[in-house]
Order: sequence, then structure tokens, then C-alpha cells
Amino acid sequence: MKALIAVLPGDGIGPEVVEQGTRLLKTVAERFGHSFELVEAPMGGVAIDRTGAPLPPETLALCQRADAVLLGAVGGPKWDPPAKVRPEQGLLALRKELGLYANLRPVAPFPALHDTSTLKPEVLRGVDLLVVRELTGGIYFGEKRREEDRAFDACVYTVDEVVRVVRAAASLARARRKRLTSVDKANVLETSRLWRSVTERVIREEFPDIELKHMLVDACAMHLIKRPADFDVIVTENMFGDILTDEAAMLSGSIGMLPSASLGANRRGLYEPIHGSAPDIAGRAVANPYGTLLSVAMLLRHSLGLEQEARAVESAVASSLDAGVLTADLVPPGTRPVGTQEAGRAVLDRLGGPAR
Ligand SMILES: NC(=O)C1=CN([C@@H]2O[C@H](COP(=O)(O)OP(=O)(O)OC[C@H]3O[C@@H](n4cnc5c(N)ncnc54)[C@H](O)[C@@H]3O)[C@@H](O)[C@H]2O)C=CC1
Ligand SMILES: CC(C)CC(=O)C(=O)O
Ligand SMILES: [Mg+2]
Repeated sequence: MKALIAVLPGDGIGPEVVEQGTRLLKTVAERFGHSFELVEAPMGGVAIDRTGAPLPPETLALCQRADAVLLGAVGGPKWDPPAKVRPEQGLLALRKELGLYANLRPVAPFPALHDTSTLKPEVLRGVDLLVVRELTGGIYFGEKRREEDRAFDACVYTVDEVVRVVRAAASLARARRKRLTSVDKANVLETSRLWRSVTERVIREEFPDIELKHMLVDACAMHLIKRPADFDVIVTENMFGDILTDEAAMLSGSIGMLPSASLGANRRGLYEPIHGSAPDIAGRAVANPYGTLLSVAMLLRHSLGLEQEARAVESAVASSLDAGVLTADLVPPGTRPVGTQEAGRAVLDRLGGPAR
């Protein structure tokens, strides 16, 4: 198949991990007989430096034309306040402009990494959960205002915004273990009370086969560590999903392991590891690229419909981990880690071809 893929490396470790992602896409194309056109564009801090804007119009136009977008990460101390224009604004704008309201963040720790986690292997056994985070509403997108001695961030949700993300999460739950946990703070927040009542209605009317539970976000943060294997699909609003998935990443051993897919009404999606630009390790070629490589698998599956290729990538990652190809964030103390390039190479070396 032919596909146009926009590549936005971004800042910090973004370009380092995305380089491994583009190599993988080229190898998948070669091995499986596809034609992927990869076009790179500036986004985030590098785009501010080059053009003054974190999401230049040409970059947005490319993403709108593309079948899928692969992103590294944006941000860094160079653009922190008091700078007025921030790289993160570009990422929020891109998600909004592309209408990507459902952010899928799967957490299925690889058995090879059970010992790496700070949690006991018996707690990790059987963990296979999916967080569906609402991505274009809530407090990140509400009105913001700064006064001399006060600041405001409005949290707003409409019924339609809740309906569409709950439908997306319930459809995914239907193809899994049919259990949906809706996470909110309905004991305090009006937006959460709306979220809860809309979720109940959508599930009752459209997904009677799905078992729905509500959970308060603070309790969810605790249960994710105490009994993570009990979760199937979690659906939640933007900020809760952002925070809970950084926490859940530690079930996988490192934030560097977690991929994501941001989807909307059509097949075009944005794919990125869940981590940020990691300024503390940028430029040292030690970043974990597995979350980006697993994001490439999600891109192949969700935007290009290439299930066989997606599975080949996931198997190659699993087999690299089984072989002990571990970056610095994953190695046990006293063991020599591999660098970003070596981990990327290990996955390419293990990538299978088309089934004959
Ligand atoms: N999607 C995006 O572009 C995101 C951007 N950010 C931005 O990134 C910048 C740094 O934010 P932080 O809070 O430090 O979060 P971060 O996710 O960049 O880093 C947190 C910690 O995890 C480590 N880490 C992250 N990714 C790693 C990887 N692939 N391999 C090994 N270690 C990894 C870092 O070294 C750091 O110690 C900020 O400007 C923030 O706004 C943060 C989150 C997401
Ligand atoms: C700009 C931020 C909302 C990025 C982030 O932390 C995320 O999407 O996980
Ligand atoms: Mg985050």
C-alpha cells in the first residue's frame, strides 16, 4: 500500500527516538512491499526557533494531508516561562485541529521486564489494560487567565465530547474483556457529574453487553498499583488520563515503554510515545526508543490497517526484550545498558516478513 506519513521529531530526545521509528517504517515498507513516503516537518521548540510558531501552518497542512503522523516529543527548559510561546501549545493545537479526541494508551507489561518493575511479579501477572484518555477538551483547553494575584484554568466538557469518547472506549472494550471503568471526580467536580451521567446513558442505551464501573480518580491511582490486572478499559478525561498513564507506565518498567495513538472520526491518527522530551538525558543517545517503536505498530494497525505488520513489530520488540536488549532506564543495577540506536537495531534485526 501507499501512504504519506508526516514525521515530527520535535525536541530533546524526540529526534533520537523518532529516528528509530522512521528506520522501522522504512524496513517494514521494504520487507512487506509497501510504499511509505515519510516527510519531516518542524514542530514544538524547534519550530518556535525557526519560525516563531510551535505549529507552523505548513506543518499542520502536511499533517492534514497525511495518512498518519509520527511525533517524538516537544518542550524543554529553553522555552519554559517567562517565554510566552510554548512548544506544548503546538501539540495541543495539533490534536485539536486534527480532531483527535480519543487517546489510546495500552499498558501490557512485557514479561521480560517484570523483574525491572518496582512492583512484585505476581501483581504484574496478567496486566493488560487500555486507557482511553479524552484528548481535546477539559482543563487543558478551557479559558486561561492570569491576573496580578490570581490565575484561572476553566474545565469545560460538553455532552457530545463525553459521548464520542465513551463510545470509542466502549467499542474497544467490546473487542476485549468487555469491562469499562469510567474514572472521574464526581464527588467534587460538576464536569465529572456530567461525565458520569452521560457515560451511564451511553452504556445503558448502546452497550448493554459492557460491564460499567465508576471510580474516583484518587482511588484509581491507588488501585492501578495495588491490583492493575483487574482493569480492562479505563475511560477518563484529559488531565486525569495524562497523569494516570505516567503512573501506569511504571507497570511496564519505564515511561519509555508506553506508546499511544490519538484518533478521531477518520483513520488519520497521531502516534507518539507518552513521555516528554526528557531534557535530562537528551543528546546522550541513551533514551529508550521502545515506546516510539510500539507507537509505529499502532500507526500500522489503526491508520494503515496493516495488522500483520503491526504484530511483526510488537513481536520484534518482545523478542529484543527477551534477549536482554535493555536501555539504561530498564537495566538492573550492575548490568550494561544498550543505547537508543542499538535497541532500534535489535528490533529491525528481529522483524519478521510477510506470512507465506
Ligand atoms: N507529548 C509531549 O511532547 C510531552 C512533552 N512534555 C514536555 O517534556 C519536557 C520534559 O518533561 P518531564 O516532566 O521531564 O517529562 P519526561 O517524560 O520528558 O521525563 C520524565 C522522566 O522520564 C525519563 N524519560 C522520559 N522518556 C524516556 C525515555 N524514552 N527513555 C528513558 N527515560 C525517559 C526522563 O529522563 C525523566 O527523568 C517538558 O517541557 C514537558 O512539557 C511532557 C510530556 C509529554
Ligand atoms: C502537552 C501535554 C499535555 C503533553 C502530555 O503530557 C501528554 O500528552 O501526555
Ligand atoms: Mg503526559
